Amino acid sequence: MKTSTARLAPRAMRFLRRRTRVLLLLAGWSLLESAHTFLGGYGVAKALDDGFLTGHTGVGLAWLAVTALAVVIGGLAGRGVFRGLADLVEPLRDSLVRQVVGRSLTQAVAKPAHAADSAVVSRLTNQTEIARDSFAGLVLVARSFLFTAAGALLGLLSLAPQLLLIVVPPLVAGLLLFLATLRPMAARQRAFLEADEALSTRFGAVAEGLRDVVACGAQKQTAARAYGLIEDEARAARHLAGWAAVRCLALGLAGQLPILLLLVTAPWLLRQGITAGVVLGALTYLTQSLLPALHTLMNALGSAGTRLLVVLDRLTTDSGQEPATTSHSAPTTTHSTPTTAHFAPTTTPTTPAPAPVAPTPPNGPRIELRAVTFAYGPGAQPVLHDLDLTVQPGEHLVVVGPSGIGKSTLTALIAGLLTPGDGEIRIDGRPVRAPSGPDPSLQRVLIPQQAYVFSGTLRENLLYLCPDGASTSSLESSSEAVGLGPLVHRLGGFDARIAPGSLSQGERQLIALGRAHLSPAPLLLLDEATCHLDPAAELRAERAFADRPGTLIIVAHRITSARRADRILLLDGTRATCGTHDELLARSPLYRDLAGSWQPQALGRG
Ligand SMILES: Nc1ncnc2c1ncn2[C@@H]1O[C@H](COP(=O)(O)OP(=O)(O)OP(=O)(O)O)[C@@H](O)[C@H]1O
Repeated sequence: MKTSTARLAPRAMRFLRRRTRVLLLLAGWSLLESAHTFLGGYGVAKALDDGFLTGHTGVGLAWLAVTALAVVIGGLAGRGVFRGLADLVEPLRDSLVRQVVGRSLTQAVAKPAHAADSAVVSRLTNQTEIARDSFAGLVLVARSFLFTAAGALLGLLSLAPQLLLIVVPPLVAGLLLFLATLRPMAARQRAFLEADEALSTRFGAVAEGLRDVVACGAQKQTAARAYGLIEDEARAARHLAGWAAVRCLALGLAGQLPILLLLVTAPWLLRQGITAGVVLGALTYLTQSLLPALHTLMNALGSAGTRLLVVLDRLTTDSGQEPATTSHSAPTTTHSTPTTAHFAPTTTPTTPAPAPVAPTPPNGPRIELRAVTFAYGPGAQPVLHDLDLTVQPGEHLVVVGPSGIGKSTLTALIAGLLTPGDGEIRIDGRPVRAPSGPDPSLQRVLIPQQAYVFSGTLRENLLYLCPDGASTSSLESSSEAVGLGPLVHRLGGFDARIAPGSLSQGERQLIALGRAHLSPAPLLLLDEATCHLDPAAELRAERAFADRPGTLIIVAHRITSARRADRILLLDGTRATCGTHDELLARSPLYRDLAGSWQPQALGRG
């Protein structure tokens, strides 16, 4: 906070110095506006002393009319204030927009791989608007406080100088206390924003990877880490609340103690020859002008001021370099239990493991489905009905069927994302969702059609499912095998940071395929995971998976996938048929239909 304040202060001074004329105009209007503050207490005192208390009701009413007129003039002056404010605030917004656009263009030219920084949109819209609004609010409030305080103190002085003795000491003490809270409060506010950002980053990553989290049985670890971040945010909020309480104390000291003192010392003041009208006038200054102005100032400086500082810090920090406030979200966390590391995109080990841990699963598990029935709701038609299926260890099974027949449902059941209504699914003899079974993340990986890639380095993305990490040579060979090499090169190597929004669907699928290929899980489920690749790229990726030891279940996107499989499972409503490509062609009219409609896309036999 210290650094950003120190960095921003000279820029702010330069900005204001270049606008002296606007500032003077603003001060002029404010002075006129503050006349009503002065007349507010003075008019009331005069109305009482020279009018109502001496029986001159007309004089009293005339003074009140003067006070009311001052309010109207103050209102008109307010129009001038707002015009001056626009001349001050709009150039700030323009200058921020220019800076953000200039920097992101420079960055786009210098580092094409990082060109699509989606945060730029937020900086150009939301954040510049927050900066503009907060700045406008601060100028309004600070100006209003200064001129109100000046008007009220001048009024008190002209009513009776002794009044200043009662009002000024607590006012100054309260303001000093308030100023002393600003820096720690800003630091707490920043800590709170950071904790909040860390939590939303985490939730974003979890939401994107929810399917894998459940498939890997990592709910507990994921929840535990989220609870940790929630606790951090709650702690930051408690600290912030502590400082807010100190700020209340400052407000009480500066704004409310003078009122109390005035009331307590009223008998003494009256004995000094001060009239009741003057006491009432002083009370009017304190309750109608000073206290509200203080209240607004403290609230605005405490919230809008900190917000402005934080947003300006982000807007004026190079977008290529993470602002200090978000550095915590970099993937630097380490874990004592390696088995949990791969569940979180932000925590995958970034340094290569000393020894290559190439995916060398055994032959793969045996999958058995016995009389499996599944429906999406109690009254819904079952998607799968009484399905029996055995997939042998190391077998390469392709699932085909018309759209909406239940292929994804089947993979989700095998992955343990869904539970059958009837029947059971066993992997190597164990129920899929056995609570005390081996770590599911080490057993199976499901790659869905919508591949997810998170903000981080390519290495972190690829190692997401490798609890023990992997060497660079393993990364290279898996990337080469699935056809990811050119993309790795284009992005600038495994340690290049990637912005998911800048990748095409096919590129994301390639990264997800590389991640699955590197994983040590002996069972892979690819649910149309190559649908955004062209036939040649799909062929290459499928060959890589066919060469990888383990059991492989692929929901086919093209007929070529089916032709390459050991065996094909054809889902047809509530029936299911298994066989080789030629057997199904001979036996199943539906398969012939499917093969016919797929044929134009096929490249021929893999
Ligand atoms: N979450 C869900 N809630 C209710 N019904 C669902 C849900 N998910 C899928 N379905 C329905 O279940 C049936 C099977 O869907 P599924 O996605 O498994 O089919 P699919 O063969 O994979 O389809 P596609 O080839 O189009 O991806 C469809 O009728 C689908 O509308």
